[in-house]
Order: sequence, then structure tokens, then C-alpha cells
Amino acid sequence: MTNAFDPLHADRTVLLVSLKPDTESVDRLVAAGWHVVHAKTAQQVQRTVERGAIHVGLVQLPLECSSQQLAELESCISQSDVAWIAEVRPGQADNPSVRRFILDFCFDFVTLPCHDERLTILMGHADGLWALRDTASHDHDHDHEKAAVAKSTMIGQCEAMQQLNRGVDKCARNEAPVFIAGESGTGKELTARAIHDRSARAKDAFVAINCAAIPPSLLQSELFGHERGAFTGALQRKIGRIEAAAGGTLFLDEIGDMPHECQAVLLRFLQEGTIERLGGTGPIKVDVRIVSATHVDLMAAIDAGRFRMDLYHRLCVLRLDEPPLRERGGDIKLLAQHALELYRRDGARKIRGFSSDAISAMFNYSWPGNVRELINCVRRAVVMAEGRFITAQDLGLPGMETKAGRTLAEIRCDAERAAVREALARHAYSLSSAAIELGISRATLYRLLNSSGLRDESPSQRHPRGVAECDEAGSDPAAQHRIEQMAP
Ligand SMILES: Nc1ncnc2c1ncn2[C@@H]1O[C@H](COP(=O)(O)OP(=O)(O)OP(=O)(O)O)[C@@H](O)[C@H]1O
Repeated sequence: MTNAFDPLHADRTVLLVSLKPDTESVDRLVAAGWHVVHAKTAQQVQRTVERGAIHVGLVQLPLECSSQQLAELESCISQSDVAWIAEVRPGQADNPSVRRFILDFCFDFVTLPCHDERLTILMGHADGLWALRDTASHDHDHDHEKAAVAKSTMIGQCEAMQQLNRGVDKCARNEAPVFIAGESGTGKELTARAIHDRSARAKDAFVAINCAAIPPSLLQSELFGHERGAFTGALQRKIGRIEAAAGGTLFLDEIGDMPHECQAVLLRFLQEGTIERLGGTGPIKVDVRIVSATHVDLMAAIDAGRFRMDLYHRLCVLRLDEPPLRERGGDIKLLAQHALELYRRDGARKIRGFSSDAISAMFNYSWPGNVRELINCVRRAVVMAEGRFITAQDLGLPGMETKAGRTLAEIRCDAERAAVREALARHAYSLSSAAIELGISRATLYRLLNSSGLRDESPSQRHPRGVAECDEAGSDPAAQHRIEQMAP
């Protein structure tokens, strides 16, 4: 046993997070060859993890585990890339907050008393898996390939997405033009690609053009191409997008924004199956399948005279509707996990998932920008997150502060912290008087100060009078020999 952390021990070091270490478990780990390092605060955990490659941790939940203590333990362990094993008392896992803590932040858990080898086997298992994960994360080439495939995968299991998927299969077996309606960012282009990929045309080109992104004066030549000298600046022949998609699929995105004169030429192509390049001398037959989409209400555009009814009927032989993200239920979580897989590597830390407050914040948000907004939001959170789990705060969704997303434990913890802070200020930082006013013992107030971080937070002149180092592990000198104590 040493009193200083030794990185050479890192392979068999377990980081013990506990307010009062349970010496039996420590003895068992030491006997099995583990080096045990003890930490009580988030800062101590952070420092220890940064000083050596610690892979596994044991977090011991106190007998009467208050929500405040749970929140403190949560902030300790959520900041590190360590596989945590929770040690709980019988019946403790029946408490929903404890269950959530284990599910969100821990690799596994053991229930005391743990007389057999379960704990050490679990430690070895967690350590082994950590090493596997680490090796896997170096496998860049394969991952890049997988990421490219993943980007074109349509994720979704809700009823509306299953229906859409069946619709894609039907459209893929047919040659008729398909019109895809849906709000911006719902995945219309992805659906158009899926139709192409599942069709007999898959081996030929899929060409997409955004009709709203090209100036009206250029759209016609972009679609149909032009001959050399067709207009000033046409220095050479240009093949249009329709010809470029020959044998394959042409995806006309934002068709609702197509200028009127272009609509007429497109209609002719749909009727006759031929195009004429600008400045060209005759029609050219082109075999291309048309899929179009728009986020605008085409019926309203037709009523307003902005879109031709006859063109609409030509384009909309088959129709698919993309459901907005807010109506996809559990798919929100699936898509968030998919986005995390895509951008996991962008973060400084290895993110393991989403905390439960992040999940409920995502379910409570209306996602006006749909899947695109969700993907960007997760991507940003991966970069900004400081812990191993993306929290609601990392997501930064509008309106989150006032809506659900904070657990009851967090709300209680904040209320307790505020009450303690105010009582101390009223009593000139006299612990005894503040404890009397709050109706708690001095010892409980000590504990609250430690667990709420108020002791670390106060500038020196505000330090409560009489606050001493509350090193509960110190009450067992034998334990001090077996466990390395982190300096506060
Ligand atoms: N079901 C899905 N599974 C996985 N990714 C999806 C899904 N739907 C959309 N995406 C992703 O969301 C982003 C936006 O999708 P896409 O461009 O297809 O939407 P859109 O409806 O065509 O948008 P716009 O109306 O702005 O043109 C893309 O990155 C796409 O890969």
C-alpha cells in the first residue's frame, strides 16, 4: 500500500468514491491485488483520473442515501471515463433515484453483503471491457467506412416511420414519379436516396438539385444543359442534371420554389421523355426517374398561382409523407444515439450516452428543425460536454430552463444549497447558529457544506467559522493504511 498515487499501478487501480469507505470491500480488493485510491469530491476524482489511466471505479452509496448525496456522487463519477460499479445496500436499488443513478452512470452494481468473489470478478470484467473499448476506438479506417454508411441509414421504428419504409419499398419497385412532402429537415432527401438505392436503378446515378438554391435565370440551363454559344458566357457545351441522371434518379428538391418558365419546360420533359439543351438543335431522349420534394404547401402555391396544377399531377403520381420529428416518439432517442455514434469522436472525452435529464429534455422539445436540428444539437453537445454523459444543459435546448429536464433530486439539492447559504449569511457564518435555525445538527450541516460544494465555493473571508476538515475515513486508522486518501 502506498500513500501516493503511482501511475505504474494504473492497470490494477480502482478509484473508490465514498463518503465513508466500506473497509470490507477495500480489504477484498486489496487481497485480490487491486491498488485502491479514495476520492470524496468531484475535483478529487477529476485529478486522480487525469494523473493516471484509471479504468475502473467503485462508488459506495451511503446507507441513508439522500438525493443530495446522490447528486454529489453523480457529479463525481459523471466527469470521468471510468467503468463504475455501484455498491448498494439491500433494497436500495428499489429507490427510483438510485436505479436511475445506476442505469445512467454505472457499468454494473453489487448488493452488500458481498461475501464471495463477485466484486473482484466484476472489477476484472469492467477492466477487460474498458481495454476492449479502448482498442476498438483506435480502429479508425473501419469506423470511417461505417460512418459513411451510417449517414445514409434511415433510422426509425415508430409506426409512422415503419409506414414510410413500406412506402419506400413500394415506390422502389415502381417507375412512376414520387412526390415527398414534409417539413424541413425531416429526411426527404434521405428518403429519395433510399428509393433510388432500393430500386433497379441503384447502379446508376442519383442526382440531386435544390431548385431554391439556384438563381432562376440559371436553373433551366442547370437542368437541361446548353450548347456552346447558346448565350453570352456559354463557352462550351454543358450537360444538364437531367442528362447526368440518365438511367438513374433525379431528385428535385424544393420543387415548390421552381420559377414558372422552368415549370413549363419540366412539364414537357415529363410528358415526352425528351429534353432539349439550350441552343440545341433537337430533342434528346433521356430515361430518368423523377423524385421531387418540398416543404411548402403545394396546394396553397397552386391556389396562389405560383405552381402549375398540371405539373403537380405529373410529379405526384406516388406520394410519401415524412412525419415531423415531434411525432416520432421513442425515435427521438434512437436518432440522438445515432447522431452520437456519428460524431462521438469530435469530443475531447469519450461520451458514453445521454443522462436521463437530457433524454427528457429531448422528448419535451418540439424540434421545429426536425432531424437536422437534432443531429446538429447532439453534435454540438458532444463538443461542449464536460462529462461522460451528455446532459440537458449540454444540449442547450430553448426553453429548457423552464420546462422539465431537471430531476427532483437536482431541484431538492439546489433548494438545500440555497437554504444553507442564506442561513450562514444571516448568522455571520457561525455554524452552530445556522444549524439551529435550519433545525439540523452541526454534523449534518458539515456534511451539507461538503456535499453541496459550498465549502469550496466560498471565498476565504466567507468561510464558515469552525468548518474543519471532515475526513470521515480518518476515523478508521486501519482503513487509512489500506486506502490512499486524495488531498482535498
Ligand atoms: N430517419 C433518419 N435517420 C437518420 N438520419 C436522418 C433521418 N432523417 C433525416 N436524417 C438526417 O437529417 C438531415 C436532414 O435530412 P434531409 O436533408 O434528408 O432532410 P430534408 O427534409 O430533405 O430537408 P430540407 O427540407 O431542408 O431539404 C440529414 O443529415 C439526414 O441524414
